[in-house]
Amino acid sequence: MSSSSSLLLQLRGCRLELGGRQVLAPLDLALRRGERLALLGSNGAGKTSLLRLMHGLLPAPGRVLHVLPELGRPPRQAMVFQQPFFLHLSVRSNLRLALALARQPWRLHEAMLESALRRVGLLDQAGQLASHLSGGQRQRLALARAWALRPDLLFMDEPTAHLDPGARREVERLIASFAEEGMTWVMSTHNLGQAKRLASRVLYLEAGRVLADAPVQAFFQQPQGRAVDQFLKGEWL
Ligand SMILES: Nc1ncnc2c1ncn2[C@@H]1O[C@H](COP(=O)(O)OP(=O)(O)OP(=O)(O)O)[C@@H](O)[C@H]1O
Repeated sequence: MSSSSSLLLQLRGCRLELGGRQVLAPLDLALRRGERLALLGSNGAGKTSLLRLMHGLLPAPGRVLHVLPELGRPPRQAMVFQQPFFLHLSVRSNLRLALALARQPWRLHEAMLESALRRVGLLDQAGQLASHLSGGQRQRLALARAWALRPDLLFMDEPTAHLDPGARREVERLIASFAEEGMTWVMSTHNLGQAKRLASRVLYLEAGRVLADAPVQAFFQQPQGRAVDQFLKGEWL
């Protein structure tokens, strides 16, 4: 098997119950290196829960992170949340804190945060309060915070929700360029165009069940069953 198809993460019969009710029905999923997986589904379908479970933030017996043969270690992971949290500190201090929490050697912090800010086009804002950034800049800072740790596997929960078209395009460009660098990602989105533009594979959830899991072209061009077809036509009730 080539390194581009190395297995990174597997869910084997993973299910999730929260507050006494089933949020995710038992599911099997294999994620390979280089995949760009979009999670689609209506509100409450379970996309965020699945992302959190895949990232290891929710208990999931059956979740297996594979050692990458070429690296000799499991993939490094990071997650970008829909509404990223920053302290009332400068952009630079927020990043430095993230590096410290991730136990990065302090002598590398300055170089790491500078390259991360440059990577997302925020170097000029390094001294600004994070709370003074625009929505698009905050999302780019969240991506910088993740990218600084050089994750092999990045989880993103609706990273462009609430952004205007210009800011969305900038964030999309970054996400596309991360993939070109070899990063594997999983992203939830309500934006079908975004899934078409960025993803290589689409997984459709409804009420905690996977109803479709297909390469992006097949997902949008071939029938995927009545529920998915209705969702794609905007007729889902
Ligand atoms: N901590 C919790 N306790 C109980 N139920 C929860 C909890 N977190 C999520 N849920 C429920 O799990 C279901 C899936 O929620 P989830 O946020 O994963 O959906 P989603 O597809 O990401 O929705 P959206 O598109 O609105 O973000 C919902 O019915 C939600 O109410």
